[in-house]
Amino acid sequence: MNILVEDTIPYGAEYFEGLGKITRYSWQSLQPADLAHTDYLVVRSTTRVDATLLSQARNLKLVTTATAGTNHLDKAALDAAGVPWRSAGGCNARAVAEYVLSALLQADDNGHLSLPAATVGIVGAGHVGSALAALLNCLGITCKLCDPPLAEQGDHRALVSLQEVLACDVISLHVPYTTTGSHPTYHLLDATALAGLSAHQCVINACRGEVIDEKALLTRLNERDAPLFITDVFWNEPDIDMAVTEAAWLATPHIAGHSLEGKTRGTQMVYEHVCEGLKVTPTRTLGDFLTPPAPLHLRLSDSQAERLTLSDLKALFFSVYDICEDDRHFRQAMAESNQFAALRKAYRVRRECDAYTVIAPTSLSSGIRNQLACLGFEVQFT
Ligand SMILES: NC(=O)c1ccc[n+]([C@@H]2O[C@H](COP(=O)([O-])OP(=O)(O)OC[C@H]3O[C@@H](n4cnc5c(N)ncnc54)[C@H](O)[C@@H]3O)[C@@H](O)[C@H]2O)c1
Ligand SMILES: O=C(O)[C@H](O)[C@H](O)COP(=O)(O)O
Repeated sequence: MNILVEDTIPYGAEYFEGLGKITRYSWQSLQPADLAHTDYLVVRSTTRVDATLLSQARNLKLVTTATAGTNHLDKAALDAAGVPWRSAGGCNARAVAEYVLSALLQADDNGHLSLPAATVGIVGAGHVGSALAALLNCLGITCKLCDPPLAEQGDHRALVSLQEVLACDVISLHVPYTTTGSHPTYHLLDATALAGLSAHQCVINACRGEVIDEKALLTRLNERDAPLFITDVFWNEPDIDMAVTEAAWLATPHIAGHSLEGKTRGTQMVYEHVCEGLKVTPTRTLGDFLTPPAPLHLRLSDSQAERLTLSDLKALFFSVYDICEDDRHFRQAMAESNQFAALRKAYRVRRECDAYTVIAPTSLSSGIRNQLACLGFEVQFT
């Protein structure tokens, strides 16, 4: 079996070893001829799989992507070639949720909003939207979820309209990029929607750049009463318009989902897809590759309080993930070299809350203990 695995896939060689002849390819180099004898193709979102790439594939049994998004897969071309495809939905949901929480905590810290009083509107209540709502619920932050496709399928949650979400203090976008179907997301936030927002609101885009009309966004962000804008994604990546970064309060190079756990879960899922195709029982797990990071020592202003104070929460959470570090590095690196794709490939190691053990004083209240557990931390006492 010939298995072609993109070199951006962490532990790709280790996971697939023994399943066949494994070839790692650079996302920039894949050519139609490379697929002539390939049985399984394993990609991430930087490899576009279209009719041209598939034109010489004779034996291809599956294309699987270690990402949640699938807009880099031309489904019509895959269907026409009779090649099934799969994706790793949910692998990085927690990473994106932590990215958004870090953004919100920073917005509060910098006086842009009062997080405890804010209502967060979440567009797209799938893996990421649900993980974000769960994280915010741990902190008692009010959320509203909008997801017309799920509403039509009878989702049991109280889903609201896009109009209702657009009236929230924060609007966080977590939809796939689609241009067809009953609820296409291309330019979901268009000039009209953007015009309706005020300077007291904050828009976060950690899904796909194409979901916002970027031209209209740039005009709106340069107006006096513009909403605060935080973005991880851009139209036309990797050739992005740096004017968007300049107009955004925080900007990062499409790394919201790039925690070590998020990316490795993606590898785990594509490995399982290939095993299923080969009718082989998967034997490898995340624990074979990931070791726990050094524990965090919890310093609290009041360990007996029933809930973490906002400043204690910020200190703890920023030691796990501080979006401002990524924003600073992105702006500096783009000014020096303008290498968006290379910057993403070389992204630092970032861990999720549930990788960490928190060392806490024995006097810790049960309320804070529960809150830490809800955030995903393992708690140990000194
Ligand atoms: N920045 C990153 O690193 C990063 C990481 C993960 C995912 N993403 C992006 O976020 C998207 C969502 O990820 P996910 O794992 O939650 O996917 P998902 O498929 O689990 O959830 C997406 C949800 O959006 C809903 N939706 C579709 N069209 C909609 C519309 N017009 N209005 C409101 N809701 C709509 C769907 O019904 C679904 O429930 C991905 O497709 C990907 O493009 C980005
Ligand atoms: O769709 C996803 O899962 C994310 O956007 C993911 O972070 C994309 O990562 P990439 O494959 O571009 O490294």
